[in-house]
Amino acid sequence: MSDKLRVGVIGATGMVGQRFVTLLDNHPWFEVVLVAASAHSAGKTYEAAVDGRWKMDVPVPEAVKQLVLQDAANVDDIASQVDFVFSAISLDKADTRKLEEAYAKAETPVVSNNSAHRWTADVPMVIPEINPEHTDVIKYQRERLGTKRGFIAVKPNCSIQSYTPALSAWRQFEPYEVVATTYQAISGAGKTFKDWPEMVGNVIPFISGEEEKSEREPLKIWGHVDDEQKAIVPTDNPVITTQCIRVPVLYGHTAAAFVKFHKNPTKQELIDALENYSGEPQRLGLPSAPKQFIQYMTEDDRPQVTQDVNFENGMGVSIGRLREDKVYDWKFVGLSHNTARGAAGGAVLCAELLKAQGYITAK
Ligand SMILES: NC(=O)C1=CN([C@@H]2O[C@H](COP(=O)(O)OP(=O)(O)OC[C@H]3O[C@@H](n4cnc5c(N)ncnc54)[C@H](OP(=O)(O)O)[C@@H]3O)[C@@H](O)[C@H]2O)C=CC1
Ligand SMILES: N[C@@H](CC(=O)OP(=O)(O)O)C(=O)O
Repeated sequence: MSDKLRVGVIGATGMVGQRFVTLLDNHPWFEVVLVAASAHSAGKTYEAAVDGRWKMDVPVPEAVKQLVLQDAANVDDIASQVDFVFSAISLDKADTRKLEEAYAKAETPVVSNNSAHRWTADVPMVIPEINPEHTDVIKYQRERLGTKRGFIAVKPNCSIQSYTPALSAWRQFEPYEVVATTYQAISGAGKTFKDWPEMVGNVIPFISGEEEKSEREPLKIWGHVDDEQKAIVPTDNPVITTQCIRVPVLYGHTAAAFVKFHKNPTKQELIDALENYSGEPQRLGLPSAPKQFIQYMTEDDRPQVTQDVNFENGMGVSIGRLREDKVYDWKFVGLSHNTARGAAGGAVLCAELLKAQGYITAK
């Protein structure tokens, strides 16, 4: 029998769910033993349910083809078959919060892509290289939920991952004001060009709720666990303002950002800070960790989506065009893979961290 942890993927048929089952194929620590989605898909084999809507560029993994989809609402039944679940469901926020909490209360840890619990004060929102210590708050969440092993952890929004890693590497220089415009791929909306032909040759200057998330979520990531409040308290700086724009790209969110710093870093200091930035995933050698979290590209026309989005299997972030600015101190361009680092890959890395820290174990 395999000694891997038994994993359920909830929302397995969607864009992010498909990325999960693909990334978890032959994972050294985790094995997908169960897939679940809406009642509408329940009872079909995974292969049949994704027929005609498989969006990955590799085939459906053999190991999941014949798994029969469960109805995600059957929480106790599913919880009895797995050690933890990844959540990639698309439901309204209140229902998502309820469902994810039901799994946690059924003593089944949930690592979620969904934004529903990102602002629950005792739920850690983790980019493993940046704030691995936020998982300390899980003890308070378990106290509130009355669980021994169940809890919820989330990964943040995909677009922030094109500029937040650089700003994290530069925290020592005290950035205090940031302007970022993001150019976001259509897969962020769960779509391909086949599903969304209106996006061919088009730009849409609105993504519902995205600017609020892009401005707020980094502040929770840079916050701290407060033992009196039993919660994560966000920081209030730097102030971030954003515009989020949908562009005709399949995978890869790009950001053009401007930053003011209290300290006056040189260009070389900023580049060194990017290239030397690494964290727990690299120290622990987690299976999905990129060796180089952030690469700095010196060519004037990089990073480019078609050439750079898959840097470190889509788990690394590419930064370029760092230069002084007339109004702000420095400006730069960042690129990250929105469904790898920005969604399923980020959640898998988070689960690896949680296992290494002892929060996710075999039942
Ligand atoms: N796409 C991306 O890049 C990113 C997405 N996210 C978030 O991840 C989540 C999934 O996104 P995405 O994969 O794009 O969405 P999709 O619309 O492609 O997939 C949604 C999934 O949710 C399932 N689902 C729908 N209704 C229910 C229900 N009532 N009960 C159980 N399961 C249900 C669907 O199952 P069925 O097939 O049966 O309908 C499907 O598996 C969303 O919360 C999204 O905001 C986060 C970061 C990035
Ligand atoms: N809204 C993002 C994807 C997404 O689902 O974000 P979130 O995880 O914050 O809901 C996009 O369309 O590119």
